[in-house]
Amino acid sequence: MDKDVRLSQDTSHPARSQAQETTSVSSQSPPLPQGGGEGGGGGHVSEIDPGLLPINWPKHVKYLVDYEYHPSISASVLDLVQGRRRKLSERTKNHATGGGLESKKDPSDEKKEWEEEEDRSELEVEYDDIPLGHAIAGYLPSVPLSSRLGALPPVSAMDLSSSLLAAVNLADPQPTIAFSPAVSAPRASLSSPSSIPDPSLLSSTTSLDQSTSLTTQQQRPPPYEIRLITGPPTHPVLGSYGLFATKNLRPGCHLLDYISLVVPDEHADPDSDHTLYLSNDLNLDASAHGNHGRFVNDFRGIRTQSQGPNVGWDLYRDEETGQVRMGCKVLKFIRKGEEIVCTYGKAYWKSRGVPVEGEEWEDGWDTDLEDGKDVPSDIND
Ligand SMILES: C[S@@+](CC[C@H](N)C(=O)[O-])C[C@H]1O[C@@H](n2cnc3c(N)ncnc32)[C@H](O)[C@@H]1O
Repeated sequence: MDKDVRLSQDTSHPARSQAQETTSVSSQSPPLPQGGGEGGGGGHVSEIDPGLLPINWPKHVKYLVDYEYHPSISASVLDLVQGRRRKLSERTKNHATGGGLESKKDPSDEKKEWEEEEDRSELEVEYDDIPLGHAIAGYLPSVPLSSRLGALPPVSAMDLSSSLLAAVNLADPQPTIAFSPAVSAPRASLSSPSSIPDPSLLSSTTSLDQSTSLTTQQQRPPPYEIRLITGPPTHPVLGSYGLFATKNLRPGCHLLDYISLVVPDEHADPDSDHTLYLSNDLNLDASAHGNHGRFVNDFRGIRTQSQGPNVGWDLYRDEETGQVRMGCKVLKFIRKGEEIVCTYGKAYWKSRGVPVEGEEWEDGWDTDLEDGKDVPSDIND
């Protein structure tokens, strides 16, 4: 499990305990602007006609689903991986022909050295040679735009990982995968802070899943939803948002991927509140472009130190596509209604002057992942 998740912005962290009272996110928001996209400009959403946005589509829902289902997202990740492969093969060629400075070292030795020196996983190293600039990391079903706007395609036609299916399978033996229609924003809003959901639009009592069903009646919601946290008063992020289980979840399930921009350190926004460490000098920043993953709070003040987080972030490779993604894995039995929380890491809190007890990663935190662990009696899948 990746223990070195770091997020970056100042925050207060009253160390308090236990909180689950919440209010679901609103669908009450002004209609989205129709039209007005740049179109064809090479941006991440330029090929999608903003005029196709459903009327009354809540602004925050647009924001959330937009990047999850944008066709360029997985391509970008693939580009990263391919970029690295290309560079490695160039090195190999140089080595073979005896040309260039790089040829003094065998590329596979070099790769090994990086891993040993920095104790980094092979998957982290995979990102080393991506071209600088922004790319998007994430995962999305690769279905044609037309089918996303019309009838739902059969599950088999969607590029969904089996682990996600497993998560959905928990509560439903014959699941229809949650599927949101493709929507888009004018390109300008993708690169401006205005694409961040306006908290004032996220304040009433309708859940995100209900609002997405405005246009996709057949869809099953994913096993989690974003909720506004209104209590109990001890909750450390009252008035802000969190991710909550809408079904009982078992340890070992892959819940979702962290979808965001991949940002090199030198381009990282120091004020971003939604940055996750990816590898070496790369960060996943979901402050402007992200999915549900950006709403996962730190467990401190919500669960005890010995309970720890109930999910963890870790890189994994999708065997089908070869993509490397940041996945969220369930560590504990999570009951329907429970908040889904991870650890941001001690460094995160230290940098904010918040004392944090215990180890970076406590021994008991992932023991529910062990084979043969009894299912708690109140979990009836
Ligand atoms: C990735 S966001 C989490 C989602 C956030 N609550 C929201 O509504 O956007 C990270 C920010 O949430 C807040 N946060 C998350 N967990 C917290 C905790 N246990 N105690 C205090 N603040 C927390 C901090 O402000 C942190 O910088």
